[in-house]
This record gives sequence, structure tokens and C-alpha cells, in this order.
Amino acid sequence: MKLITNIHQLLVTGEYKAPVRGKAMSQMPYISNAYLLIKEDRIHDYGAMQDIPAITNVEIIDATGKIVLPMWCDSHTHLVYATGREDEFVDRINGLSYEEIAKRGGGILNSVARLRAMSEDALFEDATKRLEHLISLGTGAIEIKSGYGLSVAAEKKMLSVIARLKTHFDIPIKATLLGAHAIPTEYKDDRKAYIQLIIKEMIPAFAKDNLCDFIDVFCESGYFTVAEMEAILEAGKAHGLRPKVHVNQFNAIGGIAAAVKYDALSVDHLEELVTEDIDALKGSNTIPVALPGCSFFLSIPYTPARQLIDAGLPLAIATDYNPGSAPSGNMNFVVAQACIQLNMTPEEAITAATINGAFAMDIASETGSITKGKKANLIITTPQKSYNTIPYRFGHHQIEQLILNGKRL
Ligand SMILES: N=CN[C@@H](CCC(=O)O)C(=O)O
Ligand SMILES: [Zn+2]
Repeated sequence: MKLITNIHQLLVTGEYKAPVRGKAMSQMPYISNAYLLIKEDRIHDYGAMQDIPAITNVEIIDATGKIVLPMWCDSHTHLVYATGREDEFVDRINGLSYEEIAKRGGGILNSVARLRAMSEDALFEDATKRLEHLISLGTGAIEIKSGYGLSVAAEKKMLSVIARLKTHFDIPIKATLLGAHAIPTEYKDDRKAYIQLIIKEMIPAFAKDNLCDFIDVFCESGYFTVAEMEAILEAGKAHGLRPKVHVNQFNAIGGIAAAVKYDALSVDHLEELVTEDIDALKGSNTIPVALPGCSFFLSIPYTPARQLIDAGLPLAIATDYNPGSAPSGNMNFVVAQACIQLNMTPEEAITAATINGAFAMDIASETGSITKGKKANLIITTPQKSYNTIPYRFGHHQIEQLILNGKRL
């Protein structure tokens, strides 16, 4: 057993039956001067120091002046990819837009060509290094998408890499099939046939082999229409895959209402929002997810988080880690951006990056909060005045110790 004592502030405590929404996001449940008891890989007990139980034979970790919180839950990444796209980064600095680069055959299709040429073992090795790094930055649960294969064989290769990551790492990992990320070059004159390939071959085969948990579509002008997304979500749902979709990144084309109709677990991006989108989300079980790292990197608008939260909706934040639009998987930076660019309070940002991120991956019964029985996946910070310092000192490494499955990392 391990006993963390004298915790300055213990954050995100309590029971969570549903994502935290609206005003409740600004009310962070926390205990000052707290203890936390870990038994094996689980949170066994916690409370105020004055109520600490008398226990012997326990390893003490003194956290005087430090903040303890759940490890980050990153609910949207493209962690498995071939190589970086620094060349396109420089093209953008020189004036080309993300869309112009994509039109010239760059962008997603550039990553597709590179990934198809790489072996599963090499992809696994690179993804392993990336994930090890993200864990060292405090990420304790992650969703990873396919979508750089765009053929049955190459999508299977990506999903197999994710399956191997699930076995290799003892953290919750969810896999999302994103066969509908772009139309591959060989189908550019027959998009219907590619959509049928996703519906008739990819979805049934990958669902049967348990290679994916969710279904995704990049619903956007120049990528997939709302009608095409609906056909793919319908097929995914028939095979038990709940939708988590890319919508409203560059244009509001009605993807949100359609995703809600299919009971999407989350709708992600939302840089471009109209009133109808917010109305569609009200009263639904769908969680909006903001990806501020993508807005930062592409210099596009930020998701209007205030509008979403002020409308009483829940919100999660995630990195969107990928080589084209967000080449950083650092959740600490995303939490800072949520405060600085999205105008979220530290309470809202931390809630969005922990328990709401866990709900956006459907793993909130296991992780995302300081709750008895949940995984002891914890961040212990360096000494801080308060939890406000976490986003305030953006870009600084403020993690002193990580506890993963009850063990010090
Ligand atoms: N928008 C679609 N997909 C990714 C970008 C993928 C890429 O550029 O490689 C995103 O979420 O931003
Ligand atoms: Zn994405």
C-alpha cells in the first residue's frame, strides 16, 4: 500500500455518473491538506489529513505543497503515423493553407503514402516511443485513430498497431476506425466505391476482430459529406461501433446534428459553430471536444468553448496529436491553451482534460477522477501555490512524480 500525505490540493474528487456540464464545470471538487491511500493498482481511500486512518506497513509519499490529480485523459489522437510533415509546416509558414496543401496531394494523403510503405513493426516501435513520452507528460488514458491507411490492408495494419499498444501499455487505450479520413488517390474518381469499401469490408471485418471500439468520419467540405457520414455511422453502429467524429473544423455543414442523430459519443473540433449546432447538442448524450493545439498550429479559429459551456453543455479537451495539424501530444499545453485561448477557467480546463475526457472515451468508470476503486493513475506536481498554477505556467514541466497503476514511474 502507498499513502500520499499532506497533499496541498487533491483535485477532481468524488463520484461521476455523467460528464460534468455547464456551470458545474467551474466547481472543481477538491480537498485541501489531503491524503490518498493506494492499494495495489487502485485508489482505496482519500480524505482530509485530520481524518487519516491509522495504517502500518505502508509506503509514505509526502506531498507537502503539491497538487495531486488524475492523469490526463486524451480522447482524440492520431498517434500512429509514419513520419512528421515538417516540409508542409514550412510550406504553411511560406503562405500555403492546410487546405491548399491537401489539394496539392499533401496533407492526409501524404501521410497515407508514407504509412503504407512502412512495416507494422516499425510503426509499432515509433508509436511506442511516442506513447512512452506522452505518459511521461502525464497522459494516463488515450484514444488513437486509424485513418492513414485508407485501404483494407493498411487500415488493418494501423489498427493492429493500436491493438499491440493496448497489450504493451497498462493504460486504457481506445481504438477508432477512421477509414473515412480522406478519399485515397486510387478511388478519387469513384468515391462511392471507397465508401462501400468502408461499409462492406472494413467495418464488418475490423469489428469482428475487435480491432476498433469507435467509428469516425472527417465530415468536412472536400472530405466526406453529411450524407456519406450518416451511411458510415449507420454501418458502424450496426456493428457496435459508437461514433466519435471530426466535424466543423473548417465549415459548419450540418455534421453535428447528424452525429447527434446517431448518438455519437463525441463531436470533435468545432472550430466553426452555428447556433443550430449548439441547439442540436442540447439534450443529447454527445460530448463536444475542443482541440486547441490544432487551432494554434494551423492558425485557425479556436472552438468557442464559452458558448458551449454557457449553453449548459459538457466539454472535453484533447490534443489531436497528429503530424499534419497538431504535432504535439502534450496535454499540459492543451490545458493552458484552454484557459488562455478558450477562456476557460482552470477548474473547467482540468475537468475537461480529466473526467470529461474519460467520458469521451467511455472509460469514466475506470479513470479520470479521484474516486475510490478507480485506477491509481496520478500526477503529483512540483510545489504549487494552487492548481491555478498548472495552466498559468504554460510550457513548464510541473510534474514531479507520476503514479501509474499504483506504481511510481
Ligand atoms: N482533420 C482531420 N484530421 C486531422 C488532421 C490529419 C492530418 O493533417 O494528418 C485533424 O484532426 O486535425
Ligand atoms: Zn483528429
